[in-house]
Amino acid sequence: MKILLLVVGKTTENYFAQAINEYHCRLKHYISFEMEVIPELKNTKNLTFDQQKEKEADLILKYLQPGDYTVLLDERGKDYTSMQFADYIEKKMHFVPKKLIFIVGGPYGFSESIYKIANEKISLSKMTFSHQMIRLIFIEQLYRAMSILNNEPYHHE
Ligand SMILES: C[S@@+](CC[C@H](N)C(=O)[O-])C[C@H]1O[C@@H](n2cnc3c(N)ncnc32)[C@H](O)[C@@H]1O
Repeated sequence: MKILLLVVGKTTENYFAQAINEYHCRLKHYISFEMEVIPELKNTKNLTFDQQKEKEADLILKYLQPGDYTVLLDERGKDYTSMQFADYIEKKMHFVPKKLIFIVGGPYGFSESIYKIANEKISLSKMTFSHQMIRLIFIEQLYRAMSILNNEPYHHE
């Protein structure tokens, strides 16, 4: 199984990009993982938030193939402890044949059309993070999950 993190807009802050890169490199040791960046929308001044979300949805849908298992990162999704998330990833490894895709929404979240097609929603906290910051939090949790599954001394419980 491959894991893809789909995000809207390039990581603009260098300190996030560096940390994301660090965990990305560490993850390669354990699993096939990629982060794909959907280019940010241009000329959005005259668009409502809903119109922007719909346009982002059209771009997101282009990355999805039949058979992919899609999980939205969403503050209103199901929450897990790090141990439970490790267990979740292990189960998905047995159950998802090709690609497990986690999707981060744009600055205004997801459109209804994306909620409709997603298989599930996961929350990384009840609080809301920026669409730039959540990618780092997710990738660190994925690395933590892989270290738990491989009995590495990274997570202490
Ligand atoms: C700034 S938030 C969007 C906030 C809000 N839902 C809205 O509609 O304006 C941008 C994206 O970051 C991700 N995100 C932010 N906080 C999160 C959390 N606690 N758990 C999971 N994903 C989160 C989600 O993918 C969200 O769509």
